[in-house]
Amino acid sequence: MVYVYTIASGKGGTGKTTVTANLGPMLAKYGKKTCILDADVGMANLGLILGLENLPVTLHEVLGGKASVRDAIYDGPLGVKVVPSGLSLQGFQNSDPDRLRDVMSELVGDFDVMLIDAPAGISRDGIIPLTVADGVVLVVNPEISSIVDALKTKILTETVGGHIEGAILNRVTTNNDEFNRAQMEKLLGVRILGIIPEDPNVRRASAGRHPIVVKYPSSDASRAFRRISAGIAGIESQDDELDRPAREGFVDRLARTLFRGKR
Ligand SMILES: Nc1ncnc2c1ncn2[C@@H]1O[C@H](COP(=O)(O)OP(=O)(O)OP(=O)(O)O)[C@@H](O)[C@H]1O
Repeated sequence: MVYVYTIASGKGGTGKTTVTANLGPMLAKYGKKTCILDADVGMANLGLILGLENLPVTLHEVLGGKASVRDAIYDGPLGVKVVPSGLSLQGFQNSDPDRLRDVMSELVGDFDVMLIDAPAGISRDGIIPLTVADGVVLVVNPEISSIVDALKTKILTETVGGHIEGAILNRVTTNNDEFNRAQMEKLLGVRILGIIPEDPNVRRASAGRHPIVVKYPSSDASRAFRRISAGIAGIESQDDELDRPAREGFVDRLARTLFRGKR
């Protein structure tokens, strides 16, 4: 039985594509039949960072009713299957986001896990991926705007009948020592599935059209991606936790401001 995760955030640029492009290959390596799908049809770059370019058929043609999704599935790293979106504005304009439901029902029998890279924001093409998922994973950066947007996305997901699986904290630096897992769980009201450090190798790997777990497997971010993937795959991780020390401060103050009188 397939389990569909939608990787979402609210705010743009938090690392949804990076998370999708790294968890997907690792889940495949850990024995799960995995497909990753770029539903960010307006600003697609999943294919780009996986080295899949100039493709004859993409999700654009599928959502435009011109092709079957089976013709838009490509081989990615470590055995993951990839359904990229195209880069053209025309293709985006011709895409009907409602067709995503049909795409999903066509693929459910073929995979154990599907990861959908969702667009930022609350447009129609952003909301549908929240409704087709079994679980939505929020990708959050340790900064106020990202946390607030993640909370909005959580509320939106629940409003449309979706389920929040948890959150991944991305781009955590040693300067974020005012933040820790327990405080973030309390603030967001969701389980933290993992913490990924700020790591310059992420960008370096993407520039070379590879996920970091393939290009720099011993980097800190790769260890974090393996831990999270192992958790999802239900296997024991060989990688250490990259958590940060607990300290009272900014997150508690923010929680008080956001939930004044409600907690
Ligand atoms: N852990 C990290 N360390 C360093 N850089 C990172 C990390 N995660 C993501 N980045 C960089 O941040 C930028 C945005 O990441 P990404 O494209 O994955 O975000 P996104 O949420 O998918 O963006 P969009 O909303 O535009 O689709 C990229 O340049 C990526 O290389």
